[in-house]
Order: sequence, then C-alpha cells, then structure tokens
Amino acid sequence: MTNKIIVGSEEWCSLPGLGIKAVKARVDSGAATSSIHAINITTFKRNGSTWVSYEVHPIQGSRKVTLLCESKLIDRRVIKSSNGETERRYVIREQLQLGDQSWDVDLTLTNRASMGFRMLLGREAMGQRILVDPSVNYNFGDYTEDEINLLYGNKNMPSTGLKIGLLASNPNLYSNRRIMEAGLQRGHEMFFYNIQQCYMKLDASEPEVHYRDGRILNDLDAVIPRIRPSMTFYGCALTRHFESLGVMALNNSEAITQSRDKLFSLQLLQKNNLDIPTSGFANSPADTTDLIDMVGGAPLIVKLLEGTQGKGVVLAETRKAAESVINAFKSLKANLLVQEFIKEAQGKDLRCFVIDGKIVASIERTAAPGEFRANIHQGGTASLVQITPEEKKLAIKAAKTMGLQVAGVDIIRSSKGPLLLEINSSPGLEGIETATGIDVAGAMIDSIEKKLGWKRPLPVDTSF
Ligand SMILES: Nc1ncnc2c1ncn2[C@@H]1O[C@H](COP(=O)(O)OP(=O)(O)OP(=O)(O)O)[C@@H](O)[C@H]1O
Ligand SMILES: [Mg+2]
Ligand SMILES: [Mg+2]
Repeated sequence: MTNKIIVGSEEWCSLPGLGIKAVKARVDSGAATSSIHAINITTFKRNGSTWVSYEVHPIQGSRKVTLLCESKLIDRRVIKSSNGETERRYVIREQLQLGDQSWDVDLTLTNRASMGFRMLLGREAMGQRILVDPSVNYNFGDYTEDEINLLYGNKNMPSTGLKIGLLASNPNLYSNRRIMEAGLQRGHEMFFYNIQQCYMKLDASEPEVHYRDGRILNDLDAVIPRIRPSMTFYGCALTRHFESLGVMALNNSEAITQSRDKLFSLQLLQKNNLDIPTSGFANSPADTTDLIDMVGGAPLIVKLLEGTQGKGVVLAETRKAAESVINAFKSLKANLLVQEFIKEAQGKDLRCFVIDGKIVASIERTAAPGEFRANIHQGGTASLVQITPEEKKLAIKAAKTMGLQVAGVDIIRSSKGPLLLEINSSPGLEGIETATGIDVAGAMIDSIEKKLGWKRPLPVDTSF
C-alpha cells in the first residue's frame, strides 16, 4: 500500500506562505525545476540575508489580482527554457499545499505570462510524494471563475500596469524585443503595432486610431515610436495622432520630425552654440571649388542627407576626389553636406544614450581597420568608455535642444574638443546594452512611468 498522492496533469494548488490561495499548475515530470509566474523581481537585504520581492498574478490570463510577495533567496540558477533560451533565475523555497498534504518546494521566479499556466510543478518538487496520472485533471477539486474571484476577494480591482504601444516595423529587431520585454518585466501591458497597419480618423470631436482589422486603439497610456527612416513621414503623423488623443509619446512627434531633418538639426545645434564640424550644405552648386574651400579643402567628408548606417558617407582624400564625389551626387540631384574631416578621431566616435537629461550609457565605437566610419553596420565595434564632463554636458544639451526625451547623441573627439555628429531619435539598443550591460530598455520604460506619475500599486491584503 503506497501513501503517495495521485495527481493529474493539471492541478489547483496553494502556496499559503505567499497568500496564493489557488493557482493552477501544470504537472510536468519531464521538467526538473518548478517555477511560478513573477514580475517586478528585485532583491533586498533583511537581517543579513538576501531576500527577493516580486509580484504574482495568480489568475491565469488575468492581471486583476496582484499579490506582492517576499521570499528568502535560496539560490540563483541558469535555466534552459522550452524554447532553448537560457535565463538566470532566482530560486525561492515555499510551502506547497495539494489537497491535505503540504511540503516545501523550490520554485524559480520567471515571467510566465505567455505560458499556459502560472505555475509549473517539476519532478524535483514531487520528491517521493507524488504519482502522476496524466489521464486525469483536478484530483483535488476545481474552481469556477466566480469561486476564484471570491477567493481573492476581487471586486473590480484595477489592472496594475500601464498600457504601452510600441510603434515600429519589425518585432524581431533586438531593440524592439528588448523594449517589449522591459515593459512586461515591469508589469505593464505591452502591444506591438506595425506602423503601416495603423490608420487614423481625423475628426474634431472624436479622433481615433484604428489597427489592421478595424480594432480601435483607444485605451493606451503611452506609445514608443521607433520609426525607421523610410517611415518618418507616416510614423510621425501617427505619433501626432496619438498625442492628440492624449496619449504620451516617448519621443514626441515634433522632436522626431525635427531630428529627422539633418540640415535643420545642425542649424539648430549651431544656433544654440553646440559645436559641430565645420559643414557646408548644397543641392547643385555651380562652384564646387568654393564649396570645398568653405570647409577647409581636402581631405573632407561628403554625406548624402538621406543616408543612414554609414551608407552615403564618403571620405574624399584629395581635392580631385572631392570634386568627383560632389559632382556625382549633384548629378543624382541629391542634397549633400560637406564636412571637415576629423582625422585625429582615428575612426572612433562616441554614442551617448540620453534619457530625460541624463546619460544612461555611453560607448565608444571604433571603425574596422582601413575604415573611417565607426558605424556598427560598417563593421565597427563597441567598447566601454569614460566620457569627459565636457562631452557629458554637450550630449545632454544636444538632446535638450532637440526636445528629445530619448536620444542617441553621436560625438567625435577632435583637436578642438568634442563635436556633435548627429542626434538620433530612435537609437539602437543592441550595441550599447551588449557593451555596457546596462538595462537601457528598462530606463526607457522608467521614463514613461515617471512622466505619467505612475506608481507601483499597493499589494492587496494577502492574509487568509
Ligand atoms: N566629419 C567627420 N570626420 C570624421 N569621421 C566622420 C565625420 N563624419 C562622420 N564620420 C564617421 O562616419 C560615421 C557615419 O557618419 P554619420 O553618423 O554622419 O552618418 P550615418 O551614420 O550614415 O547617419 P545615421 O547615423 O543617421 O545613420 C560616423 O559614425 C563617424 O565615425
Ligand atoms: Mg551615425
Ligand atoms: Mg542619424
């Protein structure tokens, strides 16, 4: 006669020490470790030990009930999840109750929002106590939705997070994935909207944004526009429309529009006494010689205004080369910019990531051998850098002048001191997060929380 308890493949269990009165668990003897859905996970010290605080939404697919939990930290473990990705997780030990039996189990904390169950019960937690009968479910009873709501004393509790829309084109880009992830980790609802699939109703009394199949996007708290250069015109119009609906935009449409006009940006910076390399603009100058003289002769840099990622930036080493490049661009009827070549920078530039007037991270980019452009897309590499107070001031002032809450400010170190190269309103996250290890995406979400005066909601009463 065995005294093991028989459990099905899905069971309701409870974690009395955490105030989790009922949570539906997937019983999976194929998994070694157990986990529970947790967000906003942070560690803290109590009586000399490390503890972890986190929020749990115990009800599957719902964020109505939020429990603020604290547990002593037992371990940190690297877990390989079912999609093959590895994740570093905190491990806690809590009492598990199944039917009338209870015992201590180790649980890893992870965001299981996208999974079918808020909890996974793996074989280590089963010990010698359990026999799994996969043909059955809810051997210890089932709950209806009403019973669950009653159990948690849930009377229209407000949802905890903000609703944030990411306006972009490619959900698989590193930067976009990180922004979504950072928002979810902080307990917000994140929505990815493809800019091209949004359309707008212009109406004095009832403006609207619709998405794809006619769904009306009317309850967002904030949007994060990440507009690729080719979508500037439409993306800025969309952002402006959200603003007219009272939705906060990180960055606002006016600042983005302005920063995308390179000539205007450089003029604005100059006007505010921010140093840039000596530059000349032209469309189809008759006098190429004078244009070259204007910036001090060769070697010089010629830039196509429409270029990005270093494409369309040419170094002309001699006057002859400069003349041919300028004439070639002229025949294409392209707007161009000529600029003194900062040779002493030796193929390096700085990228400072500014949020709300503070530098959150900076890197130095170094061009590949034989190349003068430091762009990562041109084979440049990113490394950690200590920036000077003067560079810091320049970057912060540049972002402020451009009206950008979030900005990637590019600076080149010249013999005359730091000079601004350009200011980006949708700076990429991959190079800078990888090189510095700083959670830049998280800092962007923090900025929205601050601007909206959003505070983490108080936990509900967790006593039984
Ligand atoms: N005046 C200059 N002197 C020396 N090097 C320069 C100069 N201007 C640009 N560079 C190098 O070329 C790179 C690309 O130039 P820039 O940032 O102006 O254009 P871009 O990267 O194509 O534009 P975007 O960043 O908008 O995509 C810079 O990162 C820098 O390393
Ligand atoms: Mg650049
Ligand atoms: Mg740029």
